[in-house]
Amino acid sequence: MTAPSSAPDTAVVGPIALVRRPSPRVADGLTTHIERQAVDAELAAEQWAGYVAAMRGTGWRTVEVDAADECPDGVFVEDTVVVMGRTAVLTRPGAPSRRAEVAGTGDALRELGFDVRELGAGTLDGGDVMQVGDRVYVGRGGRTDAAGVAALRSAAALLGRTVVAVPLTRVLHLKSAVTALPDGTIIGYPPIVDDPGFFPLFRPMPEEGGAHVVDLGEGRLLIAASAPRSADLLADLGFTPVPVEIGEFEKLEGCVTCLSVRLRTPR
Ligand SMILES: NC(=O)NCCC[C@H](N)C(=O)O
Repeated sequence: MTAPSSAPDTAVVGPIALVRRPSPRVADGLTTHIERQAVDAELAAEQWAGYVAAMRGTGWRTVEVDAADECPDGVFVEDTVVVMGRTAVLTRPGAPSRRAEVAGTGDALRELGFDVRELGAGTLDGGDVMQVGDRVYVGRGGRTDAAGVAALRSAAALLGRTVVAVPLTRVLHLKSAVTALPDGTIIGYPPIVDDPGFFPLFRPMPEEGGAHVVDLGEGRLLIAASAPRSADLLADLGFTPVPVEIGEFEKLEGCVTCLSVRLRTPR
């Protein structure tokens, strides 16, 4: 694990986020649901630095997982783990080319004192997992299979959490379609949500990039700069949007959630 970006990391007690810098091969990242477009690796590195700066600017300490230069999609660190309290379940990504990304995440989390476990069966991407209180929604789609859902369900049950499987056919990951506001409202872009009826409170957003926010605390929401109308809508609801430019990652079906893993205070 690379040295933390600020204070010494003796214990995980505050807002800390794992990040992983983009590989020089980021332009070779996977695309599944969208047409491949040229990705500028240098611009991607700049945008990643801007993303990290936005997190740090709102009080988060970022800890870098060791770089995985041989993995084009390594920057999408969210997909390698599901963190529930002090327990970190390492995933088995649905795309075989991404499996080498997982070990480094495990090393970083062990060093931070987490109880690191293996998924044990099936495939699952962290981007398919949306936690809202004790409910853990899991997208059952292209990357996460039934055995992966079942394995996460067993791990979550030990921690008093319930897994709800959600069908996903129109987009890469569940959190490409929907994310949660701090008040538990689920926001999403309707053309890519299979069935909004799965969520107790659903608010449609006007742009695809507006379906994704990262809760930074104190009402602040990290959101892609590609979704200005959604940012306005969130501001109108009393939240504070924090826009970041992530266009090079959007070309690879990435969004704001997938570039970090927030580590919460143990519950
Ligand atoms: N959680 C996420 O939304 N991850 C984005 C992963 C994008 C990457 N190009 C992939 O296809 O795996």
